[in-house]
Amino acid sequence: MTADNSGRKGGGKAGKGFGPARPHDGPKGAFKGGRPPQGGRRPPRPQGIEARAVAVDLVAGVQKGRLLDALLDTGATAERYQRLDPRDRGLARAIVGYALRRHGQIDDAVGRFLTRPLPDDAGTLKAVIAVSAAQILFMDVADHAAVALGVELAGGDKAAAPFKGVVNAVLRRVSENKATILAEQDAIALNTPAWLMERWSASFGADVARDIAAMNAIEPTLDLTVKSDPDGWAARLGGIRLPNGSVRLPVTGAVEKIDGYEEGGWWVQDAAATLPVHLLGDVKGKKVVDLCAAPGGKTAQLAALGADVTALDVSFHRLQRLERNLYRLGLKANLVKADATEWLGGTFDMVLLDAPCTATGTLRRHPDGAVGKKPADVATLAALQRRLIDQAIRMLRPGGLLVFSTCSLEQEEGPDQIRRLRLIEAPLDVVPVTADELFGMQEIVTPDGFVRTLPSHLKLEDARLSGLDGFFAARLRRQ
Ligand SMILES: C[S@@+](CC[C@H](N)C(=O)[O-])C[C@H]1O[C@@H](n2cnc3c(N)ncnc32)[C@H](O)[C@@H]1O
Repeated sequence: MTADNSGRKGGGKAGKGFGPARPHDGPKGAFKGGRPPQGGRRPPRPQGIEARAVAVDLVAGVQKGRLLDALLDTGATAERYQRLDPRDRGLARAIVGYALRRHGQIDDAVGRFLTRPLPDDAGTLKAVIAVSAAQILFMDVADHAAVALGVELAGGDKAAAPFKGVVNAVLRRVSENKATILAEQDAIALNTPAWLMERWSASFGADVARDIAAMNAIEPTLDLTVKSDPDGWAARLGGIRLPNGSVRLPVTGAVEKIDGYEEGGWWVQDAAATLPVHLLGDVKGKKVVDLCAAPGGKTAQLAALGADVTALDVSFHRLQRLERNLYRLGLKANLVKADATEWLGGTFDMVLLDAPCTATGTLRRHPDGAVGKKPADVATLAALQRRLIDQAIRMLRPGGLLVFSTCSLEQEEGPDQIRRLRLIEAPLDVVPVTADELFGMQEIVTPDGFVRTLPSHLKLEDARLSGLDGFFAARLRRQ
């Protein structure tokens, strides 16, 4: 059975449970249609509504093409998010995580009960439904509360309010049928955009592609890069030491609360993201430019290893974040705000180009990417990477090293870039990477001597602690 979603009062001809929200349908005060009671005072907002309202704004922002990190960084929603108490902030984060990570399953579940697609011009309607369905399908939240709060949120948005009946009807149907729906769904196929699945199958084979997609469905744990003594930090924080020296913690959420944050003993960085700096070898006393540096994970590595680092980024706002991060860590770098496709600020022993990319290797950490990315982004970013590499070559002294890396799984943003350098006879030679210098991690070194990590790599006994972000890295020497 499907719900009429024309926005007509009462949801049209739908059957039982498809009518408009009724006062007795949810928590006290949830279904008053936003009308103040006699005496002019509004009823108290239902418990937990603010966390859901923030989650709706975040998901709606992502649906409009914004990046989740950017939405959480500045602006009205970020401020609202910060004002939540820590428990509600955790709840909002978890809801958004499920709504984005499982967006395909949610769309499929909801679509089963709609007579036609939801309109695009109904304000936050789609986000309200996604956020509510995420709770019903995947979270330990009472279904009736998720439905009631969803209807309340739709009612609070003028453009979505005419669809309150649809929200109520669809969410109830999803709740009633959730066991069947989940049993029938191919979660991997639904949550991974088909164009990405096709690309990954072509590059890595169908089984590996499914494995990558399966890893993307799981919220990853936290990796820390420590300034020193990884074993000591692993013991102190209850984590495990990974082969590269990262400390992996079985937690997610607010990092400021973790021991050692204030003293600046560590920073958050996926283990795979540390590898490009390792490829530079001994950087102590070397003049190194980190060309796309913010928020500074790799700059911090270079500075901690004693390099004379210039950290450059085109974004002033992101560079400010890098500055704050270095300050907390007690590390130093020369900061430059500039466009690296144009900047020429000297000659360096080493250039690290951790280029902007589609970031399809980090969907498990940034599930908004699976919602917002388009095939055309690959070509656009690959073109920018080409210009950045060409400029990076001009900054290198003869014999100097360039490490080019991206957190993309796409060929155009990895090996194809190096192939092009050979074709144009760029004055660079590949210096192949060996597993020995990468802590014996053979599975991440390609036959061509590049680094290729996948979310499905680093399988550990404890499945929750497994996985790596997908990175490509190549090392080249200036002739
Ligand atoms: C993948 S992130 C870098 C992550 C960083 N290397 C780290 O380890 O924390 C890419 C960065 O490139 C910057 N960027 C994009 N285009 C740029 C350009 N033309 N010149 C310099 N930086 C640029 C972005 O602002 C962003 O901070």
